[in-house]
Amino acid sequence: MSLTPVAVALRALLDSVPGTTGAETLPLARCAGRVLAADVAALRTQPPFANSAMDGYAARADDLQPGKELRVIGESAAGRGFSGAVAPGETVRIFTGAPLPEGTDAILIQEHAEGVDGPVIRVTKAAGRGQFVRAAGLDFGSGEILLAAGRRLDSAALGLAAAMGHPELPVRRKPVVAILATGDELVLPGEPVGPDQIVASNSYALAALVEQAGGTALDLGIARDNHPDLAARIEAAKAANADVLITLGGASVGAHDLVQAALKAQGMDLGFWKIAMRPGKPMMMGRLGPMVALGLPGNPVSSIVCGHLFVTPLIEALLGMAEPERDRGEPAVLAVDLPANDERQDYLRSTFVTEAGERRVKPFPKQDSSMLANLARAEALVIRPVFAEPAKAGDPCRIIRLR
Ligand SMILES: Nc1nc2c(c(=O)[nH]1)N[C@H]1C(S)=C(S)[C@@H](COP(=O)(O)OP(=O)(O)OC[C@H]3O[C@@H](n4cnc5c(N)ncnc54)[C@H](O)[C@@H]3O)O[C@H]1N2
Ligand code: MOO
Repeated sequence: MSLTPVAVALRALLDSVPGTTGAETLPLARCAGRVLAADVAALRTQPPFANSAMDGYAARADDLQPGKELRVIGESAAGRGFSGAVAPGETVRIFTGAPLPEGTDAILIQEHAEGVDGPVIRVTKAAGRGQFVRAAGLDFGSGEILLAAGRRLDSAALGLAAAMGHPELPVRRKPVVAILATGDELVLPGEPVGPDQIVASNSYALAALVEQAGGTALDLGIARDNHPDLAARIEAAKAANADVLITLGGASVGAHDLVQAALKAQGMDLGFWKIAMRPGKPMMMGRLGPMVALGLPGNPVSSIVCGHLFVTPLIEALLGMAEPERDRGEPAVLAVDLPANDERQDYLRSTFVTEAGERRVKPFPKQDSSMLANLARAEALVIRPVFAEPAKAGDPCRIIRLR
């Protein structure tokens, strides 16, 4: 079977998504990191009234000329404005956020007044019309759609939603991603490690990626390399109504690589298997009833790189986020020479260095897909396209930032 190009595989994966998850309404305090399920319009105008951006004096701009003396006739504070009107030659002591009194159109900051807090002040520097005045509606107007469906609710979006007057928001249900490790050799961290055994790490790594992308990880434990155990745990994913089932390991061609057969026995339609990428070649995708099934390779780095390239966009698509299929790469400059590439697109674990006066990206010399320590040290993955020509230090390249 020929290798599927990464972009083709990603497109096929996203095309297999049955739709977004449903919507639920949550109080603002529980919305951080969630994704909006509908456009959100302002319920009010902000600011609702013209107000002062500074502590000082509100007056008519015509009066705010150096040497001019103004009579202080009252005070306007935030939450407690001045009720009267201000005539020529008069001023009102004002504080940041306080409503602009009727008749005034400029603020003199108190640093430009003599006699502060006295009955009369003297202007020391001119202030023009509108100076330090925040007009009503400066930020936004009632009815304006300021947050679009598909927007991840970060701090700015949540602060804005609150300012818009929304106590709660419609958000997408978090996709449930069942994660099933496979392998006779695996033991859990902290358990005694017998001869020929290794500690299972991939489930934790993938669960973290799932949660970061906005899903809920459901750990289905470790299936041993036999059909009954695999079948029972795949049934558990179905019973949990998972949106996605990720299997880890057993994806390749060895005698103990049973995952694909086990999934097919449960009714999976195979989408693709074997991607033109390194690491991650044996990755598999299919549909198992309403579930998207993703079979990731067992090598720890392979599973995590596949997670960045496929699991994160898949979750984003289920959340209705815009452009989950976007190229995750960004431009960078190579710090070292690289040889020509073969038929698999490489994702090289790399760090940033400063060379020739610029920030450059430097792949580690060893890239074996079992080496998790250098993935944790890596700051970026350098993308080497299939059949790329040899590259020189200083050449442009594309990278995916890891942190
Ligand atoms: N003849 C061939 N052999 C292999 C090929 C191939 O094309 N022809 N592909 C290689 C590539 S590339 C990869 S990647 C691996 C992936 O194999 P599997 O997905 O079948 O993974 P396993 O054999 O189950 O495990 C590989 C390796 O990873 C360790 N592992 C597995 N699960 C975990 C886990 N949850 N936590 C930590 N480590 C795990 C496992 O012990 C093995 O050492 O196949 C190549 N072979
Ligand atoms: O794809 Mo494997 O991930 O090259 O080791």
